Amino acid sequence: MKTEIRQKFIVGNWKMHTTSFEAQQLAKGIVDGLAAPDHVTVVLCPPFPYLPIVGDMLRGSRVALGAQNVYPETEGAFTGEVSPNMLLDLDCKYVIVGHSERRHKLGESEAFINRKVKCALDSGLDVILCVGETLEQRQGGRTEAVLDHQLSTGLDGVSSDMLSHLSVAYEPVWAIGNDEHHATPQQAHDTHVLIRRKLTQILGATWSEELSVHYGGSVEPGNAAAFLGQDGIDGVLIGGASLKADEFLAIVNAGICETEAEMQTA
Ligand SMILES: O=C(CO)COP(=O)(O)O
Repeated sequence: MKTEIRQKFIVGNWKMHTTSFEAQQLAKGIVDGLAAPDHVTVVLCPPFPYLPIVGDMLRGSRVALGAQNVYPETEGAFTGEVSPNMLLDLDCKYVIVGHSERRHKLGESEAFINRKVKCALDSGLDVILCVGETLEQRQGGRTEAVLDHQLSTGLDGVSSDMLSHLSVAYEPVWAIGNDEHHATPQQAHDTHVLIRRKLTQILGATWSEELSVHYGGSVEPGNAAAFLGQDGIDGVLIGGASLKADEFLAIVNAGICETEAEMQTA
């Protein structure tokens, strides 16, 4: 049973997609089409080069800007990297940290992800920490151990006064952009229960209840309500379906409906 109604959180992770023109058009389509955004937090995370263009489109709207990555230093000789201060300078409010594509395709370690979490929070960004197991880990019965490890190392040393700027996203690697393997809403729910239990161990019951935990992995208009309707799922991270304004807006609408339904039963 939830102690309070949390706004649903809908995040578009555009990954390495769009041209500058497409980014602008997509952001415009989303801002123009957003119906009643009060009940949801909507965040767009375009590629780094398009943050200023998309930021311009979002100015004055209720859609927030987010980045897909950050380097854990405020400045210095780190060729090719982007600091938290640079993201704040471009009006980013959120940053995704520990996405599975960075863990598995770019070899980011747990320690490096933990540095990013702490540096981004200390700098004033809101962090979305992604965790999730591979298919091999799930089939080997290691889901809980993997998530435990990712959460305890990812959150190591994060002070409690920063926790209101943190959320966690469960993104099973095997369900991301995958036509073959989809997590069912029940599977997502069951794993969110494990995550919430681990968060309680790490942070204590009060903070664990406060923290939003999202789901990501092949969320689309047809299944968004089923994921968002699960107790314990506070939002969704969307890859492929966030690249089409109408599909993304349909998912935002599912978030609005689910939040309203929760308000009525609260
Ligand atoms: O990785 C994701 C969001 O961060 C999910 O991607 P898809 O929605 O394309 O599966």
